[in-house]
Amino acid sequence: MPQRNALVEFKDAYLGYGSRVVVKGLNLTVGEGLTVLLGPNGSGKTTIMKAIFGSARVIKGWLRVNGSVTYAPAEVDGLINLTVLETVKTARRGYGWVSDEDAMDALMSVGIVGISNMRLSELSTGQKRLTMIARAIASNADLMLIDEPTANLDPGNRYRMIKVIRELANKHAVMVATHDVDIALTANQVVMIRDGNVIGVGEPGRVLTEERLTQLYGIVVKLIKHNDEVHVVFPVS
Ligand SMILES: Nc1ncnc2c1ncn2[C@@H]1O[C@H](COP(=O)(O)OP(=O)(O)OP(=O)(O)O)[C@@H](O)[C@H]1O
Repeated sequence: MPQRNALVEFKDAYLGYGSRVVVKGLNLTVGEGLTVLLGPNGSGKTTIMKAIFGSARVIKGWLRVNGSVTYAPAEVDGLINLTVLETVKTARRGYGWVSDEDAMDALMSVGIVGISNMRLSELSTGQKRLTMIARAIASNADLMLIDEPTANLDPGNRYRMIKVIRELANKHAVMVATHDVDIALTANQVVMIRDGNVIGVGEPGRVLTEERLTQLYGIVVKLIKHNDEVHVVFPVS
């Protein structure tokens, strides 16, 4: 039975490329708030997002997408000669394009107004990532798919990015693929995926256990509580 307000529903979906199955038997409903895909390299996180915006195949089962979708990729390639402002303005906003004002607001929300006239080719990896997230914000889409938002960010920008994502998720549906367990701890829904199979889905307090994280990454993972906040540690010895 389809859920009300569901933006995305996968039902027993097998996802992949050509005839190659990458994600197997996925059952997932994405609504408002923050959904985090957590899993090792190559586990199928990006493939789930690509299926939603139509660049990976639903080989079996079904997928329903209800609303506008934007995608902030982990890597930028084709846009490299544009300035930051021009890049943000390549986003669609509803049936139109993004205005200068919307673009500047989006740049402000991720703290990069100061580099709006620089070309992407002149930016650091972290600055490029912030630009692509500003582009997603400017689109004001119903569902924002964001791939690895905190990779390559310094601790200050990483902290600000987690706050930006949390704030976005108060107004939109946001799906994030990440290796950053701290983002998963702030999610409304976490999907733990290993080798294309979901091994846990639900609220972080319920699914993010030391046992499951250890199973997910194949190393010992500990959760510690400090001032009522849970933190993840990967003990070296
Ligand atoms: N265009 C493609 N054609 C064929 N196989 C692909 C394609 N893109 C990705 N794959 C394969 O799908 C599998 C899952 O890749 P995916 O990018 O979804 O993983 P991920 O969980 O996002 O990984 P990471 O954390 O490293 O970004 C990998 O084995 C990869 O080789």
